[in-house]
Order: sequence, then C-alpha cells, then structure tokens
Amino acid sequence: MTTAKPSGLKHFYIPEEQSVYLLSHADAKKLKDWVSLCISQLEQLGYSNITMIGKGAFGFVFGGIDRENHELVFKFSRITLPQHVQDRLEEEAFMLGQVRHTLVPALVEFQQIRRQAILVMQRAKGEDLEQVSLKKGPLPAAIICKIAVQMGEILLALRYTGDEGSEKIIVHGDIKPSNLVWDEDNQQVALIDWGSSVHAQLDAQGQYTANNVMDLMSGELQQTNARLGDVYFIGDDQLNGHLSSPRFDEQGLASTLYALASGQSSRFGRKVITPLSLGLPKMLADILNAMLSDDRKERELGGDYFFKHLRVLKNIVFAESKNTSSPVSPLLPTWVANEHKEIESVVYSSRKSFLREEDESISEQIKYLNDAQFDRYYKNYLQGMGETEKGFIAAVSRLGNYPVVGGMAIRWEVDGIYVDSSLQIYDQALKPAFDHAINNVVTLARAIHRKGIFKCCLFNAKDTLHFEREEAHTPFYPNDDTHIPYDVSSVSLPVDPNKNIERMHSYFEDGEDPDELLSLPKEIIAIIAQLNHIHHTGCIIFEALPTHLKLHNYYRLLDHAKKQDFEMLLDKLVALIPKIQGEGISGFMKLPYKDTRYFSHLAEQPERYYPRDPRQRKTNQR
Ligand SMILES: Nc1ncnc2c1ncn2[C@@H]1O[C@H](COP(=O)(O)OP(=O)(O)OP(=O)(O)O)[C@@H](O)[C@H]1O
Repeated sequence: MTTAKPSGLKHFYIPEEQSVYLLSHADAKKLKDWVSLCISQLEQLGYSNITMIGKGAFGFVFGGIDRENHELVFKFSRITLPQHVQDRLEEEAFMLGQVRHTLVPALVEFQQIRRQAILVMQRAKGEDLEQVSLKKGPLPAAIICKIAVQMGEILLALRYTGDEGSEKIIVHGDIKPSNLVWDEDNQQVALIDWGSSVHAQLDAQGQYTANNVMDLMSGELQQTNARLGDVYFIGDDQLNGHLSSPRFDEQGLASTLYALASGQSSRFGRKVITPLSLGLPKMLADILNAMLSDDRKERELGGDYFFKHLRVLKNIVFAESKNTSSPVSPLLPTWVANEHKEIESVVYSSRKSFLREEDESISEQIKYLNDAQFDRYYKNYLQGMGETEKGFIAAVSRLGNYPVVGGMAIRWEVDGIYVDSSLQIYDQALKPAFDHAINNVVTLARAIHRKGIFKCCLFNAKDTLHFEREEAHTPFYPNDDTHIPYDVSSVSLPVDPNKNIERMHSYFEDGEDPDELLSLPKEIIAIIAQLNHIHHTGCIIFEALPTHLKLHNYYRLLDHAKKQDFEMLLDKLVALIPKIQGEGISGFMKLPYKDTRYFSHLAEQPERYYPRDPRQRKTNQR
C-alpha cells in the first residue's frame, strides 16, 4: 500500500487501483508470492478448491471448501500493514461473531498462524452488487426494492437490543454495493465485511445507548468510536466524525440503493441524477430522496418512514420480477471491437484541478480518514471539489472497469459542453452497461458550470512498458527489444492534408496541461510533433517514479501507408527514454477525426417514476 500525503502528491494521472500489470516487477512478484503462500497455508489447514475471490485495501479474500464440503471464505490481512491495522481483522471477527441473521454469512472461526491472522466465515452465494451493477448498469426497480426491504430487515435486527435490552446496537459502518452479495437465483442479499463495525454510542433517537453509561461517566463518549466507511458512500454524520449510531447505516444503505438504481459507483451524483429521476416507485424514490437530503431532520424522518413502511415496500407489485434494466440510447458512440481480447483497462485523467472549488474547509474532514481512504480521495483530487464534480470524477473512474480503450475530451463553455470521444469496447455483452456509464459521465458534466477542458484516456495496462533503475538520478535504459505496440485500423484512412487538417485532433491543441509535472526532454516532444502529422489515434503517458518508469500507451494507426514512418518514430521515442529526467507524469492524447457532440447545460434530470399500475406500462410499451 502506498501512502500519499497532500504534500507528497506529485502525479496527476493516477489509476484508481493499481493493476498488477502496473506494479514494478519486484512488487508484482511479492504479491504473487504472498498469494501462493496464503493458498498453501489454507491447503495445509485441510481446505481445498481455493481461489482468490476479492481484494480490498487491507487484504485478500479467498474462497474454498472444508472437509465437509461447506463453502467458506478466508480473509487475510496484508502482513505489511502496521500491527494495529492487522489487529482489526480480529476485531472484525469479534463483531461478526455477535451478529446472527440469515442474511449475514456467519463467523466460522478466527485463526492465527504465526503472524498471519485468518478470518474464516460462511460464503454468501452469488456476486457482489458492485460487480452486478457494472455488468448490468442501473438495476431494475423490482430488484432495488427487494434489496431495500431485505437490507431494512437486517438493519432493524442490528438495532434490536433484546427483550431485556441487554444486547448492544451494532453499526455495520461500511454499507456499499461491493459489501452486498446478491444471489440472483434466490433473489437474496447477504451483508458482508464487518471490518468497520462498532457498538453504537447513540441509538436512532440520538440517546446514549444504555451499555455506554460507564463510558459516559468516564468521559469516553466525547469521541466517536466509528470506523471509516467508504467515502463514496458514507453519510455526512460518519464523515464528520459524529458519535456512532444506527443512522450511519441508514445513510450507507440510501447511498447504496441510489448508486445501484442509477448505475453509479458513488452517492455524489445525487443532486443531478436525483433519486426522483430513476424510475423507482414514487414511495421508494421519496424515501431515498429524504434519506439523502442535506438536512439532518429530513434524513432521519426519511429513515424512520422507511423502516415503518418495509411491509408496504415488500408488497409493491412489479410487472416482472427479474426484468432487466431499460435499454439506453447512448449519448456518445462506442464501437465494439471485432476481435476478442482480454484487456485490463485503466483510466488516466488529466486537468482535474479546475473542477476544484476555492473553499478548502472540507480538508478538515479528511483528517479523520485513514491512509488507504485518504490516498484514494487525494489521488482523485476529490478534496476541495463540489459534490457533482466528485460524482463526475467517480463516474469517469467507473469507465476503467470495462474492457475499453480510447479517450474522451470534454470542453465546458458558457452555452454547454462539447465532447469528442473515441471509445472501443472489447465485449459486446457489456456495451449496454457501458453506454449507461458514459451517459452518466455526460449527464454529470452537463450540470457542471466551469470553463475548462477535461481529458481522459483508457488504455490496456497489459501493454504498459516498464523500465527500472537503481537510483533516482541515473537514467532509465530500455532493452534493445523494447517496442511500443500499436493496432492498425481495419481500413486505411489516409488524410488529404489540404482538406482534412482542420478536422484532425492534435496532441498539442489544448496547450500544456497545467497539472502535469514531468517536463519531457525537447527531443521527445519533437518526435511527438512528428507523430502528430501521421493519421492515427491514441495516447502516450510517461509516469516517472524514483526507480520505475511506466510508459502507458494505446495506439491505432489509421493511415496504413505510413506504417514504416510510424514504427520508426515509436522506436525513436523508446530510444530517447534515457534522456528523461525528474519525476512526475506527462501525457499526450490524440483523438481521430473531430465529430464533436454538443450538449446544453442541464442542472437536474427530470422526475421519472415506476408506474403505479405496472400493467399500464406494458400497454404503453406496446
Ligand atoms: N462471506 C463472503 N461471501 C462471499 N463473498 C465474499 C465474502 N466476504 C468477502 N467476499 C468477497 O470478497 C470481496 C472483498 O471482501 P471484503 O469487502 O470483506 O474485504 P475488504 O478488504 O474489507 O474490502 P474493502 O476494502 O473493499 O471494503 C467482497 O467484495 C466479496 O466479493
């Protein structure tokens, strides 16, 4: 895990999560060795069929079976983390041990083998809802309603203090789509990941919980015992370090349902793509709208109303229970590649600083987050941004979860936004969900009023070239057989420079990126200027770290007659690598022909509800 502090933040283009293909050779090997060690430890303990099923900021999660064929999950914390962070796995086991609910996979045991701790629990059937959402886009209203009701029942159970009031209220603290596992066959949700769970200090009415009277007397209730949850989903109370209460989970649930219904990976877009615009039944839409309100009273009333009306929500009639989301008309074109290729996309985006507001008071909140969260927040430059701007950045990050290469440039003007794009997806089945994800980017961009350009490129991390050096002040040397790869378009598209030049994008059209820090040697810039004259599309990003240089790239040659020149220039770029000095990032992107799409500004999506009588909808559709 890296730890970036604001002062140490040097790189502008930073991928959301480090793909193993972007790690240095040594780090990738360490990771692989560690994963094999975990697997062999589990086999020695008598488990079999072990596979890695997930990884979080703090560790890895494996699935396997025991001797009686029970499906289990094993959670390991990274041994490289400080002891107090590793200890949290034991605390997670302790909290999970206190939860008994059919929709919560139970604790099996907590084991400690030398320094390595392992949490063993039951395995929930299905796939986590972030993955489901990425595959399907916004989930149908019927599914959202089911998840809402089942989660409501779990949260009610967590608040129950027993007949004698002797049990403690439990706060999960990190409710988000990736912590909900969805069993499609049985239409059932399971709540996992109790790593942020605590005993509530306050009850839902804001009264000190009975078990905390002693703490109250000792003055310990001045400070929150809350753990961080995911900043993309937690509500204001948890983010601001209030005393822990079941209200935290209401907020997390509202954000989660909102994100799943809108096909987003955060709660930040709520002011633009409002809960009232998602085609949900009016009652659920109103509840979510209230629960996501900025006004605390309204939020709490919304939460109370939700729990009181679980039965009503359960009985809403939907035309089809397993229906898929409505088809979407894409706002930007995306091509489906003919060949199937396993690619691991990474989004790098630039010029984000103009999306930040002057007011930095929000940085106070950030101190409360731990390093991993902090890292992600800062890397995305979210601190100091308005809510919709954050939603926009989160929507762009979501694109990197699809097998896509290409790029997008959005220009904000007074009258609206102008978008150029070139996007190619390698899996036809994912196209509808990707179209939704792109539409969300455009919709959020339309609601932002700024002047500036934002660019992002998506490339295949498997094509990134890596160069290493012993010390920061010595040059990077490429091997003789290093070449920058490129594709060739299916048909040659030569350009008539007299006719088409104004329709071509240039690497240099938007001037220097004010946020980039690596200044490239003039010889490299000269080669990029020569490449600029050859008709092609793509991006090249130099990411220089103290002992590691990454050359991210994506190239597609359009003018086949220039193949030789193109290859020669790419080879020259590689040959000039030893001239690179300093650290930081510098990147260039060139889109193919200009086919700019214009969208007027639009502050908020119109209201749209699921019809009261679903048969009506069917008739309308005919
Ligand atoms: N009991 C379980 N049953 C099925 N899948 C599970 C279970 N526990 C974890 N997983 C899978 O492993 C992934 C990571 O698990 P978990 O969220 O507990 O780890 P984490 O390190 O706390 O992650 P994060 O930092 O994202 O919160 C989950 O998203 C889910 O896909």
